[in-house]
Amino acid sequence: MAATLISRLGLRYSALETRGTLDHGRKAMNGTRALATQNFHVPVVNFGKFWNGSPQDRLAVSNEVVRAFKEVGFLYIKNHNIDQNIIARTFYESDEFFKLPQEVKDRLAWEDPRANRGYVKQGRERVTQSNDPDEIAELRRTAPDIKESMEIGNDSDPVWRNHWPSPIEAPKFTPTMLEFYDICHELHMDVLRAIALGLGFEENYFDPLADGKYHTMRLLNYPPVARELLAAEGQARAGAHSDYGSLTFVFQDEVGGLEVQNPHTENYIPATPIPGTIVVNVGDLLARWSNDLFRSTLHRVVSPTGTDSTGALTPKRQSIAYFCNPNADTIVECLPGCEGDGPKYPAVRTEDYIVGRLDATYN
Ligand SMILES: O=C(O)CCC(=O)C(=O)O
Ligand SMILES: [Fe+2]
Repeated sequence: MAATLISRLGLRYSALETRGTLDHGRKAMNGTRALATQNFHVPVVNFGKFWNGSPQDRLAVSNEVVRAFKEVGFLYIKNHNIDQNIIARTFYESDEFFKLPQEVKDRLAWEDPRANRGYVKQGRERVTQSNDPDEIAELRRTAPDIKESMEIGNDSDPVWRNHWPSPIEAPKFTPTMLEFYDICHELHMDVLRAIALGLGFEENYFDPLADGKYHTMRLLNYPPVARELLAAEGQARAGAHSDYGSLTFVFQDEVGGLEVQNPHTENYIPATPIPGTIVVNVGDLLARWSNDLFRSTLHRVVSPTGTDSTGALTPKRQSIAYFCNPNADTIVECLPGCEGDGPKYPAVRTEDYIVGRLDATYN
């Protein structure tokens, strides 16, 4: 199964780039650009040799990671070292949570961008590239994201508390999520180490800048929805957006629907679920840190196109998006060696940047 999917991903994706919307017209291309266009795909990076390979092997993996982030902004990580049973258990507990009565979930509601914790009911968030409050409000009204989510932050934060359901309502939810939160934090440290090596830094360059668990784990539930509704202009399970932080880990079930924009054509290609892998993408803050050497690529969640794509309703879809960040206090400014023609962005403190983006999205 996995092998079939991987070999399918090895196909030239240009043939699959059929889902771009009208406003995403194909642009003229030539030479290297045509090459970049035709070969644009989300690569699978085998992280196995990063864990226990020779220094040369580790550098080779690191170079692959850096190359993928420069060219695509997305990769699938294979041999990520996270136990599949733990992932399955976390998905199970997430599903159980979303099955709780609406009034129980509403009691845990997300309230404040500085906290960024709690339950976000359908229609509350509309992810978009816009930062115009009126435009976002209008999008939320006319084409809301068709999803609900639960945001979980560092449980040891001295100020902000997570919004946990009671152990009677959801007996295993809290310990399961806490375990997964920490596991993903460790993976983030390791991918940052690969980035450091791939950029020619000392391996632990980012460690003191990102060891504070300033991350948000988002459980996502996309309910079944009429395909006709999803086909409407501008409507999606999650609208086109980039993420805000350093890296995002996307764990997805088998349903599919996540799509990644090819920046050369502005068309979208599917990030088809590959069993045993995690989708990893660069967020705006890491792109900014690298002075846009890395891409923070637009993506969205649309109607799945797999085998079960004929019914009037799409199947429900579950995913977990783990949004990683540098430490709240880390000042993000052009990394050494990434200057090019000069830094494009002023320095920014991580928490100020993230809270500013969340504030524009929700309020
Ligand atoms: O559900 C997914 O596959 C991706 C979700 C996503 O991109 C997000 O929440 O930022
Ligand atoms: Fe995203």
